[in-house]
Amino acid sequence: MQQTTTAPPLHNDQLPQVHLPRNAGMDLDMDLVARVQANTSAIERRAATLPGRRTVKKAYQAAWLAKAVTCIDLTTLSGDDTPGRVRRLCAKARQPVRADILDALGLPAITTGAVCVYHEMIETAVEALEGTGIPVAAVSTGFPAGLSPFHLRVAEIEESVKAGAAEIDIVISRRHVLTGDWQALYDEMRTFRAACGEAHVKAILATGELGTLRNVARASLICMMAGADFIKTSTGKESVNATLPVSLTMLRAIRQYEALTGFKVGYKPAGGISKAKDALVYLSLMKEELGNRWLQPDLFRFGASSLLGDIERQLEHHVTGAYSAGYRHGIG
Ligand SMILES: O=C[C@H](O)COP(=O)(O)O
Repeated sequence: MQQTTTAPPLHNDQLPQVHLPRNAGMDLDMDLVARVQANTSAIERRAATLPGRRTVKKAYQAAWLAKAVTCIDLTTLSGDDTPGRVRRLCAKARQPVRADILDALGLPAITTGAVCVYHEMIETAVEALEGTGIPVAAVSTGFPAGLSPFHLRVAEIEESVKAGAAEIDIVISRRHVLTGDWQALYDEMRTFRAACGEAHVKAILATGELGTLRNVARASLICMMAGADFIKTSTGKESVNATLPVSLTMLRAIRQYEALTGFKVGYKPAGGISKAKDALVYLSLMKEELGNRWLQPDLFRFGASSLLGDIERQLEHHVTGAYSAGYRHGIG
């Protein structure tokens, strides 16, 4: 893989743009599904060496970290979410990094890619983000298990779109994958896609519950065929969430789908991504596997509730040369 010694500059025109043509989807091609392979050992070997092959050089890390911030779906998905917490989260989304730190680093003002909440918090988030262009994403379809009655899962999508969500993160029925019922998975995703209307749809595969990388590859392909605009690893609630082997598998499915159809489908690793250095590894992976186009927030997002805090601390460190007292003591 080609080594890069310069990081792309962060321009204002690289800030969130979510109004791409939607993935139109295609008919379910069972021959294609049958041909899906996942060479587990090769994928795992490559994933194991990725952190060591980061293309990011120290001098450019701040720009890459700011880039990562623009790709975060800043998330709160807790049973004790309140309008107050969501408003505070939206304030962070509007100004995720202190202006003086960005100034010192010569970086432009940035926002996060989106804010991601449960249905009940959509209206609060839409109001708090008014005029910013930051979209509200809602998790849906009986998130996280996706086991509520099908008509209610479809109705939930419609309600969330009506409430103002511009992006809908649906969860697939894992049992369709585990029983090899690819037609059922395709039909489910097709119905969810239709219910989203103009809203973008991210298909959460819950890869930690799919058993094998081949299942991950097949489920990725089928969700894209059925019109998913993004494929997303996890809800953040499974016992295993985003991993590098799963990411490689999904990214190669995205590459294959683009080669087949010309449609660029986005990728969202989610769950347990909380360190700045992990964000850099993911950005490197996107650049290496899919190219610079997939470093933009309309094609790449981190689903993360605590990643921003660590990136802020790292950026502060780049400017001041020191971590805050809270960070040094593990409480920042
Ligand atoms: O989709 C986003 C995930 O639920 C966030 O997971 P996290 O809280 O582990 O960052």
